[in-house]
Amino acid sequence: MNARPSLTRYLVEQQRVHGLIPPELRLLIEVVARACKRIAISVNKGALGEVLGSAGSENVQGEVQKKLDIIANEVLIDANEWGGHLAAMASEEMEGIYVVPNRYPQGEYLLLFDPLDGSSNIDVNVSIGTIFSVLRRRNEDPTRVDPVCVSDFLQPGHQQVAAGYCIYGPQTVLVLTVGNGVAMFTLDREQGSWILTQENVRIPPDTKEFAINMSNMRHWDAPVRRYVDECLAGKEGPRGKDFNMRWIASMVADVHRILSRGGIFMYPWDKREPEKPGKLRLMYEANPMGWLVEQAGGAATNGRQRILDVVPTHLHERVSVILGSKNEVERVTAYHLEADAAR
Ligand SMILES: O=P(O)(O)OC[C@H]1O[C@](O)(COP(=O)(O)O)[C@@H](O)[C@@H]1O
Ligand SMILES: [Mg+2]
Ligand SMILES: [Mg+2]
Repeated sequence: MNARPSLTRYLVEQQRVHGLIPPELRLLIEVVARACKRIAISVNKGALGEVLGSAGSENVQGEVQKKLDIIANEVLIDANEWGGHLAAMASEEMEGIYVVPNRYPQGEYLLLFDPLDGSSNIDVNVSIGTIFSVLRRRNEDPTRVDPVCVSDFLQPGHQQVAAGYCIYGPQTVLVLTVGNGVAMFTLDREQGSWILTQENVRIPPDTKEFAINMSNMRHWDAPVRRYVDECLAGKEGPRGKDFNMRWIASMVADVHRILSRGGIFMYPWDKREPEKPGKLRLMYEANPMGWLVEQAGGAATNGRQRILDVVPTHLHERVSVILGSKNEVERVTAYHLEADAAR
């Protein structure tokens, strides 16, 4: 018998012992975890399952969809639509929201996901993932009967009730928060279950490792350049220490490294498309990752403001992202605020 608790037991404890989650939310998380297991099976099959390559279509963001983007999206919808816990879902891969059809029981939760994060890494066998976030439909008026709509989703990240990701890497690991720290569960393929392998995940406040796509350097704003220049100057520079750099191009994998050993991750606003606040999506990527990082003792800002306090105005809103080891994130944020003050 495995002495470590399973995801189910962990969730039951969060529900019964800590009173942190209602039973409906526990069951909803279990369904998402089951869907991730199915996605992991497709990912692992690779060329054998004919799941690699482009699907020949584009999503609402104008990005070419990979077959696995579509498969993962369908798996998440199929698994969740009849569970009875959800009112609607929203996905990076769908233009509008997916309201649970009324032939199925309705619930009060809203599920948001990036079904397949790191799509450019699918065909080269590098770690990819699924990111998810759960909100509750605000319903102050118990007599309200109007159908769920996009505005129900437009809540700031601090109102999330659960968030996590699953990384499909050398190990398949589900990382979760329900507001009581961060826990990691490794998929035991022989048993078919998620086993708790790390609890109370903590990100060290200082780091010597930064992650940013350096090819965009010429497009960055001055505060980001200043921070990275100082890192690159190493021992001889103002930071007085050498830094290391990593960029996997799967946010899931970069964040997983930061939760495992610290670091800072940046996908900042840049001059290529100045009207866009950033590349990453607020509600499918930045909010769930931001909450996980904060729950592990780190910080997450858009350079000026805590990400979890950004109030979305539309479903596919983008945001500049700086997250990870607290002291480094605070430094980059301070550089932005100093530059603003000097303007
Ligand atoms: O290729 P770039 O510009 O470095 O962007 C990499 C970033 O884009 C993303 O892949 C976006 O995610 P999707 O694959 O879900 O579109 C992030 O995971 C990653 O951090
Ligand atoms: Mg993504
Ligand atoms: Mg994606």
